[in-house]
Amino acid sequence: MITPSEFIKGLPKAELHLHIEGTLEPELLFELAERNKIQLKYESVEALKEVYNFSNLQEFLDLYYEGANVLLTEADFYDLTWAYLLKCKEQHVDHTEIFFDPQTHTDRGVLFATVINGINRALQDGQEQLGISYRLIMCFLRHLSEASAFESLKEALDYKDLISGIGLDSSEKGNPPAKFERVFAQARAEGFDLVAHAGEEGPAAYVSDALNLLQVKRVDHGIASINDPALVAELAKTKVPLTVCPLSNLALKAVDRLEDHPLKKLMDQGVLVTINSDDPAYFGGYMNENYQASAEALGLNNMELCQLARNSFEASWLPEEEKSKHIQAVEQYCRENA
Ligand SMILES: Nc1ncnc2[nH]cnc12
Ligand SMILES: [Zn+2]
Repeated sequence: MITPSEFIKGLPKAELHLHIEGTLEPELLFELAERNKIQLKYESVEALKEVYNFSNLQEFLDLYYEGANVLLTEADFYDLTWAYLLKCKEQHVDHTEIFFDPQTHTDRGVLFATVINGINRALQDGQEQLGISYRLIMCFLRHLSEASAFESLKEALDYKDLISGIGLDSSEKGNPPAKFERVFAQARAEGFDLVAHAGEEGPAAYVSDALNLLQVKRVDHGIASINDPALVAELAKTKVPLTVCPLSNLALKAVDRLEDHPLKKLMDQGVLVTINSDDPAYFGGYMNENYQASAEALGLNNMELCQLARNSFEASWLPEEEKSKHIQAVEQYCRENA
């Protein structure tokens, strides 16, 4: 019999909700600060780690944007992405769909091209050398204006071959989906697939608005849906996936205890939920730690973990044929080990 953690480690998985800037480990943050001659407020890696203690989303975001200041060159974005891909390899994440936030960087004078070329080169190397397939999703920062999002979209048009989708992240409360209805409509007209963070700290109504006004194909987080039975029924019927991030929700106090997390309730009501890591360098765990903590807190058995892994490929943007190959691999692994 293999242990639960060995079972999770070997389980083939896809990650669908991951901010590449949120994979910046304190050690790499210090290394890049030194390389770029940036003076940090913190004396040591340990001193920085001590402030990774958040009461809500905004407290985290303030540190996350501060951390991103060390990212300046194409090599920095490459190294950041490559370090994440090595983690994917170690954790049997065979496919990843990652977010990047260009406005965080272009607002500091870093070129859009620098950001995307560094990330993309690492993703290509990861596909060739590690066998990890990928999609890239560009997010608008919702605390910024609609005009700024339109500018970002304009820059993205030169890189349409590299960007699969458009998303929406950052401070949710007070920045409802409606603020971005027009820019999402343009992104849709340009042929991008659409996702949005909704119902992380905001209400279930933001999830409905993301579906109806933005016409997203997946909802990131979406946990507030549990408060609206009609919405849960609709999600179950339409199979619009929720990319759930349990350790993130715990770290940002969206739930008081992991035992209270609605993941299993949503799953039991037929919603296509997936487990993801969001900003693993800040929240204490990558994919396997998220699976493990959820299994322990919610009493998920191996068959339920297999369902979550199947869901992750089902909800991905891989072509149908690729999807079914991965799903078959999950099923074979589960037949042999569950
Ligand atoms: N959990 C999160 N919610 C909203 N925006 C984010 N940007 C990075 N992580 C985020
Ligand atoms: Zn997120």
